[in-house]
Order: sequence, then C-alpha cells, then structure tokens
Amino acid sequence: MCVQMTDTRPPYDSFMLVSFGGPEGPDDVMPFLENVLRGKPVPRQRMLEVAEHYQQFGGVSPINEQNRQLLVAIKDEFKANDIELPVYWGNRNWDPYFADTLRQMQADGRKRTLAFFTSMFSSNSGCRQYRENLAEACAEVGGNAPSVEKVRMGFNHPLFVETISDSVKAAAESIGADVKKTPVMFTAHSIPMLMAENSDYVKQLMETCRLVAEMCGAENWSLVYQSRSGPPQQPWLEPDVCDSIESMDKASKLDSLIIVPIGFISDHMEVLFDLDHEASDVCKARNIKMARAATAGTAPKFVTMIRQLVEERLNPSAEKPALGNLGPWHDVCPVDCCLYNPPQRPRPT
Ligand SMILES: C=CC1=C(C)c2cc3[nH]c(cc4nc(cc5[nH]c(cc1n2)c(C)c5CCC(=O)O)C(CCC(=O)O)=C4C)c(C)c3C=C
Ligand SMILES: [Fe+2]
Ligand SMILES: [Fe+2]
Repeated sequence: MCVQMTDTRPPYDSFMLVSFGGPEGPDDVMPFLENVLRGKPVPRQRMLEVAEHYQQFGGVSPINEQNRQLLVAIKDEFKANDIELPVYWGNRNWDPYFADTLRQMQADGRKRTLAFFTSMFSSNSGCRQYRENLAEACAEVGGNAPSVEKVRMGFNHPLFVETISDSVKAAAESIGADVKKTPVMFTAHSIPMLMAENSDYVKQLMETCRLVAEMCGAENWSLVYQSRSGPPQQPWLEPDVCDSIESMDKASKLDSLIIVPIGFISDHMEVLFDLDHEASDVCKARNIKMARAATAGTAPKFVTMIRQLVEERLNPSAEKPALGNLGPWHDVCPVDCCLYNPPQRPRPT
C-alpha cells in the first residue's frame, strides 16, 4: 500500500542572504576576528597579521557593502520575476547577526525562509557551520523563530560557470593575453586537510574550474589555495598561490598570468590583500603581467542564478540546471554533511 504523506509545513514566506560579515571600522577588527576564530586552533600571531591587513584598509572589510549591493540586486530580480518573498540579511561574524535577523523576521510573522549562503562550495565553514550557527540562533530567539532552509550549492550552476568564464575572458582582454594559452590560476580559501577530507570542497572546486576553463577555452589551468591560517604543524590544502607563481615561473618563464578567485563570490579582504597585493607583488618582482578576474559580486547572471535556485525550491517540478558530471547538489544536507572535528590541542599561551 502506498501512503501519501502530506507536507504540513507552512509555505516559504521569505528569503535570507546568509553571509560572513566583516568589520566596518578599526575598532571592529579584533572583535570580528575573535568571532571568526572562536574554537579554531589558529595561532594568535596569524590573527594579528590578518588584523593588520584589515587595518591597512581603515579596518573596513568590503564584504558588508558588497552584500548590501547584492541585496538590492536580489530584490530587483525578485520583483522583475514576480517572486514576492521579502528579503533579509544575516551574518555569522558581524552585525546584522543571525539572531537579530531572525528576531526581526519573527516580529514580521515569518515562519519559513529560504537561505542563500555566500559560499559556492561545501565545507564545514561554508555549509555545516552556517547551518549550526543558524540553528543556535533559532534556539536563542525561541520557539516560533522561522525555520531556515538553504538552497543547493550553486558551484556547477550554468550561470555561475558563465559568470566566472566571462570574468576570465575580460581579465585576459585587459592585459591583451590569449585566454587559450595564458596560464589561468584558480584560487580558493585553504582549509585544513582534515576538513577537506570530510567534505566535497576540492571535488566541487575542481569541477567548477574544469567547467569554467572549458567554457572560456583556457587550456592551461590549475587550482591553488590562499589565506591559510593554521598552525605550521597542521596540514592545510596546498599549493599556496604565491609559491605556485614562483615555481611555475622558475620552471618556465611566465609572460602573463590570470588569477581567478573562484572560491570567493565577492572582492573582500582576502581577495584584495592576498591576491591584489601579495600575489600581484610576486608577479611584479618577476615581471609577469597579471590580471585578476572579477568575482561574481552583483553580475546579472549570478543574481539570476540566485533567483533560479530560489524558484526551483518554490516550484519543486522546476528544472534544476547543472553542468558537468556531479549533477544538481542536494537541497537538504545529509546528517553527516561537512562534519569537522579537529583534534583538540592546548592553545599556545
Ligand atoms: C578552518 C578554516 C578556516 C579558518 C581558520 C579561516 C580563517 C579566516 N577566514 C577569514 C575570512 C574569510 N573567510 C572566508 C571564507 C572561508 N573561510 C574558510 C575557512 C577558514 N577561514 C572557508 C572554507 C571559506 C569559504 C566558505 C565560507 O565560509 O564562506 C571569507 C568569505 C566569506 C564570504 O561570504 O564570501 C572571508 C571574508 C578570516 C579573516 C580568517 C581569520 C584569520
Ligand atoms: Fe576564512
Ligand atoms: Fe554540507
């Protein structure tokens, strides 16, 4: 006998942009970094080093302003496509914090929200930690806080791949390079090996890089990592972007190089400092013409992708576009998705 289950949940009634947050002035930098690194075995020296990067930009991370612009673009996109979901924004590490946003949503009578996380790839940091922090915030807000459900990871969505492919072509053009022949170095945030092994981070990144390279015709590409923050004895994903530039150039003199921050959706501090400053200095010292491809930001195709990811959840019979070999990623994470339990070590004093 087949038993038809009825979905008794309320319909989706809102949208939430779920992001990282960033400091908005010099006094915010240390409390922000304390939030980011709570429970993570990152040496204090590295924390102070990163604080200095932020202070060089007046203590202001561009991420919040970029998210404000993205929110405007999403609202316009929803309006133009008759999606009547009010749009909210909450961050893990800075104002507006998840709990404050959920409290506002509760006051507005919202019961069930669809969330887009500003991470295109599955990892503990980009998936599970967001979900756990949202669940903690819901518990803090109380019984009738809205439930939050994330849309699927969009790493292989055709419109994400197109957005980055367009950026790579524009970057090549900006230095008069032939995208087919010029080395294209995709970069993503390094994470501990143990975290990587418990997620599909590298598999998804490799797939997106392959798809972007195929779409824009880049024949010489690699995936490297940046922004490592772990203690020296803990293995993190390698190679590092600056080391890679040096070793590639030593192996065979580079004329031009295109760097593509595939792991980040906007031009925040890790892109401005680690690529536009550090990697760019390595290239200048070696006389390599470097172009850094733009991140997705508010590119119209990227904003349309966010709208389509929402639409496919509002209408479960809608098509779920995905390029390549991995298929559309899951809507609902399995229980063990992106687990990470690092070995506990005493904190250095
Ligand atoms: C254990 C892993 C990580 C540590 C430690 C870490 C430190 C760290 N990160 C930032 C700033 C940013 N990180 C961002 C993204 C990001 N970070 C990690 C992992 C660690 N970071 C991952 C896997 C990712 C990608 C997924 C995600 O969470 O978004 C971002 C971008 C966020 C965005 O929404 O675009 C920033 C900014 C600092 C300052 C820091 C401490 C030294
Ligand atoms: Fe990070
Ligand atoms: Fe996950």
